[in-house]
Amino acid sequence: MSAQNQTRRITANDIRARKGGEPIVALTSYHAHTARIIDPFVDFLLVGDSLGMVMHGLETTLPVTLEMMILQGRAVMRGASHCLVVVDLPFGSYEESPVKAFQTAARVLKETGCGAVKLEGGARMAETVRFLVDRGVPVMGHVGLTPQAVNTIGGFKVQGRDPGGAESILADAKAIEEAGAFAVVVEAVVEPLARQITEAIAVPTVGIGASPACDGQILVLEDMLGLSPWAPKFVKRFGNLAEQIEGSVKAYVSEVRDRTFPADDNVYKPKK
Ligand SMILES: Nc1nc(=O)c2c([nH]1)NC[C@@H]1CN(c3ccc(C(=O)N[C@@H](CCC(=O)O)C(=O)O)cc3)CN21
Ligand SMILES: CC(C)C(=O)C(=O)O
Ligand SMILES: [Mg+2]
Repeated sequence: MSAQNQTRRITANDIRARKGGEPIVALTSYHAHTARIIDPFVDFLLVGDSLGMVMHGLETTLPVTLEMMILQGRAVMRGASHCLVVVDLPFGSYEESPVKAFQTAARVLKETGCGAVKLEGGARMAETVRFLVDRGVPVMGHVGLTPQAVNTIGGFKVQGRDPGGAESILADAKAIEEAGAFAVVVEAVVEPLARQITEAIAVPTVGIGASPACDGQILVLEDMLGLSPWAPKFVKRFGNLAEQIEGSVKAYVSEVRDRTFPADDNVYKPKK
């Protein structure tokens, strides 16, 4: 990190300045070694609360704790030296008041060393976003499908299909931008709404299932690698890691069973 020849890490302000330019590219990351592999190629890494579903097999993100987020945030920071690292504030750790949100965000910044936090919600969270930004916490917003509200939404459903819904999501994005967010994740909304939001706000929109009209894109790493057993409809699988893992495991099992592994190269020999 301190080596002179290393370029400085991307900041929240750098991301903000990318509005309307070359698309911002982001992936989720929960893990040091995969963070190290993807860090040189993307602009930011999100330690998403989706880790509850991806790493722990939970059905929603609601049970995810602040301790889980901090532990994986620290792991990702050890692997990443180039990207901005953004950590999701988990359900129940910030909604009740701006003060509570600041206490949570301060722990995340202190204990992980990450450069920004993300929280879900629009107009109702604007006061909190302002409170955090005024106190030195860069905040990424998240509107549209907000998975922490799965129980009030009634499922992981596309948002903004009806005009009333679209209008309120647009108002949410504007409120978060005006409150000082440096970027806004727009999740699972119809293309015209994603375009409208992107044109209406002065900070970048980062889409997930929200069309190419956004200023950038993010996906869950394990989904795009083809490791997740299921993925939302908007995911494109750029790899098939599940098949590769299965192939490697079958080869290992077969070599252990026929005693071709461990071979000479894999065995300690006594000193001559
Ligand atoms: N692995 C993973 N990938 C994600 O993208 C992701 C998570 N987990 N967990 C948190 C949220 C939840 N997300 C989701 C989850 C499911 C759908 C989904 O299955 N949607 C249906 C449409 C359902 C409907 O409209 O009724 C789809 O077919 O895409 C969408 C987003 C996105 N996030
Ligand atoms: C899908 C992204 C935007 C997220 O919030 C997460 O991974 O938790
Ligand atoms: Mg999340």
